[in-house]
Amino acid sequence: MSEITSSIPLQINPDLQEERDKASFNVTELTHIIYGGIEKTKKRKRLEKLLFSDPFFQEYQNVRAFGSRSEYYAASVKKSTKIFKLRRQHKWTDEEYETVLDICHDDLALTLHHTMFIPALERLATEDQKSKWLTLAKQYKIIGTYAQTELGHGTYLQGLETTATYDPQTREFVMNTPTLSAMKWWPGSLGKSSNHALVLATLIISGKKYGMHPFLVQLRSMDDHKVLPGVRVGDIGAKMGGNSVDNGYLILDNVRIPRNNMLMKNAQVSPDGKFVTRGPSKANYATMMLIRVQICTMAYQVVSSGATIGIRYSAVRRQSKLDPQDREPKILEYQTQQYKIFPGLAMSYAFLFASRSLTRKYEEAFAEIQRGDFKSLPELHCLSSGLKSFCSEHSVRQVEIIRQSCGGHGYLNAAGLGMLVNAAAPMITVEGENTVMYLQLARYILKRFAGAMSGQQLDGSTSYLSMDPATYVCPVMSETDCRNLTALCDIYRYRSYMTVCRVARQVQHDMESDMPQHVAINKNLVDLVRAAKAHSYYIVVKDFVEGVDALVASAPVIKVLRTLCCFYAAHGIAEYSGDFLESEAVGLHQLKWIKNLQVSLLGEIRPDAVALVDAFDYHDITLSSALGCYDGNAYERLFKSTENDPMNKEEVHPSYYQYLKPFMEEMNKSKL
Ligand SMILES: CCCCCCCCCC/C=C\CCCCCCCC(=O)SCCNC(=O)CCNC(=O)[C@H](O)C(C)(C)COP(=O)(O)OP(=O)(O)OC[C@H]1O[C@@H](n2cnc3c(N)ncnc32)[C@H](O)[C@@H]1OP(=O)(O)O
Ligand SMILES: Cc1cc2nc3c(=O)[nH]c(=O)nc-3n(C[C@H](O)[C@H](O)[C@H](O)COP(=O)(O)OP(=O)(O)OC[C@H]3O[C@@H](n4cnc5c(N)ncnc54)[C@H](O)[C@@H]3O)c2cc1C
Repeated sequence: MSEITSSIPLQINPDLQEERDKASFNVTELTHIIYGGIEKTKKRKRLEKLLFSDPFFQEYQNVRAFGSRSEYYAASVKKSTKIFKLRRQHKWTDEEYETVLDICHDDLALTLHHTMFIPALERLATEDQKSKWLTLAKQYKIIGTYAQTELGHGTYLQGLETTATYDPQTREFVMNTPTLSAMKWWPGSLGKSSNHALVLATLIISGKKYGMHPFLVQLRSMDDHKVLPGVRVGDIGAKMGGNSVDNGYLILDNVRIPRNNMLMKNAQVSPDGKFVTRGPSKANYATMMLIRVQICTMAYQVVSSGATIGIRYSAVRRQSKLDPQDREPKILEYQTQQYKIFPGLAMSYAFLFASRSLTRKYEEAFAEIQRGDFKSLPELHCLSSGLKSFCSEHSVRQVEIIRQSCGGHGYLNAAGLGMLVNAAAPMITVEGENTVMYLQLARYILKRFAGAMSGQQLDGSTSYLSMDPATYVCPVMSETDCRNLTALCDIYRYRSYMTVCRVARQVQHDMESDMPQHVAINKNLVDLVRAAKAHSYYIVVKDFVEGVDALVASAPVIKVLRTLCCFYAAHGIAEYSGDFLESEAVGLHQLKWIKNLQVSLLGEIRPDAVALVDAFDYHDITLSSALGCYDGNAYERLFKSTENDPMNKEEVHPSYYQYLKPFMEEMNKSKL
């Protein structure tokens, strides 16, 4: 009788325990740093316990893995409503609620209600409008979404075709979708969940267009959720990932809404049809900026959960031989495996510090904006556009590398990595497609560079553009200098300066050769994106270095973070060595030293790798991975996961009777 069972051992896999025993630092201390202090860690743990003591959350994993699209959506609606009810029951603060959403991560069907609808009302509505709709939205008496993108246009907001025409007779706006390409297409939670939508439409008064403005439109009856007259709405179909969310389409046919349903914080239409604006023309773009900032934090969560799965699995998976006399090693021993996974580990900490710094800047600027001071808006728009693109691009790419590093098992849904990659992939597209957002940053950098050239003193993230490049000497003079974080940061800064300088001069040269500006820009788009990427890389390295320098922590924690920071910076230089050489930020000698350092740091990180991912402290249900579970019993959990597979429900699958049996009978009867 076989002894193979699918029960999960109670003890931690000894291979993983061995890793934990040899950590050089206190994991709990680092966890507190990551979550912002001991109280916050405790609170998060309490919330996790409360949520996950409900068996629904375990069952939900099965529906997610094996349910149909419709079942998954339904379970996710249930999950959303459960969380909403718990919020009310326990009177969670906004911060506690955000923590719960982090714990439950990406796949709430009603996600847009809290990620965009409520923040948009907060940013775009007047106080009066807030007291009505924000209150209703926060109490879930209305469920809404943010409907901006259309079938024909997502990026180019000036191209949006949905119209809101003011009718002064009735004091209403008439909402219309004039063409096929004008239909709203993509908004999350629109297809089936929302009864209201914040529709971004071109305002028209007396035949004149006044740009894009937000209008609150009721879509479904509050009694029976039936679609209201003049509204056509539905789901846009299955996607690569995120299938619990009903991204939808919306067609409006002469739908009339009261004048007061235009959110009028930034611009007003008076009853007699007069248009007045307040603040800069891009004030209505405020919600997008918030989400761009949040995407940087999501990118941290994505890459850190990927690294957790990859490293824990690599510490329990044994394969092949290193020492012919010894047993098969953990795959984590292979330098190539470390080379695949440790960049994701270092990136996690880099993005933690970068997203923290960006969030702080956003909060400061938002407070200023609330007071009517918009001076930090351009800098923040460009910083958030660049970092949103950089963090999403790098995290998604890195998690896919980690998935590959887990061999065959990484390809199973039960590994959690494929789902993570597919769920995270849209970060590259949403809230501004990455290339387009990099170009927003590039445009800003070019202007600032031109300012510096004409003697302006720059401040903020681009202040280094006023440096004198003639004074640059590569600060790495010896192999030991390579470990100097400030020196590494200077190298990034100079690479960025030179990349910006080169493209700025090229654009200027092209324009001076009588090329129209738009032709000159398009001819240099690739280099403009390169410049934006170089600048973003510099900012991330700088935030990491400054973040570690400012930490108040024990010596072992600081030491391990400095090692990671050094590896992150050295790895980037080695990976993009062509750019660093071309810009003469490093010479061949320095590059060789930095590459040596990059590889030797793999060995230094190795003993702490498991502890460094343990510090992220992800709950097993949040990670949703048989390979990355805290106890390291990956094989048992993989086998256990097959129990829930509907394919294994019957010993003989119905398709046998329907197709295979008759086919076999036919084959057996055949004379050929
Ligand atoms: C264990 C844990 C596991 C965790 C797993 C987590 C998994 C997470 C997965 C998450 C996946 C997905 C996330 C889900 C959330 C989805 C929400 C998505 C919602 C949306 O996508 S909403 C739609 C967003 N749409 C956009 O972003 C459109 C992008 N386009 C634009 O923003 C603009 O069109 C533009 C490209 C910026 C151009 O604007 P415009 O045409 O108006 O340009 P102009 O040339 O007239 O003006 C440019 C001028 O304006 C300045 N400017 C532009 N934008 C702003 C701004 N926001 N603020 C301030 N200033 C702005 C610009 O700088 C120019 O200034 P200048 O003239 O140069 O001085
Ligand atoms: C999962 C998901 C959820 C979403 N949720 C919402 C939502 O809730 N609400 C909402 O309103 N929208 C939502 N969207 C839409 C999303 O915001 C848009 O898809 C996004 O802004 C990109 O726009 P696009 O699709 O028009 O891309 P396009 O602009 O068509 O991009 C296609 C290509 O064209 C290039 N390109 C376009 N313009 C330029 C340019 N000026 N310069 C150089 N290259 C250019 C891009 O780089 C890209 O390579 C969602 C999308 C997804 C995938």
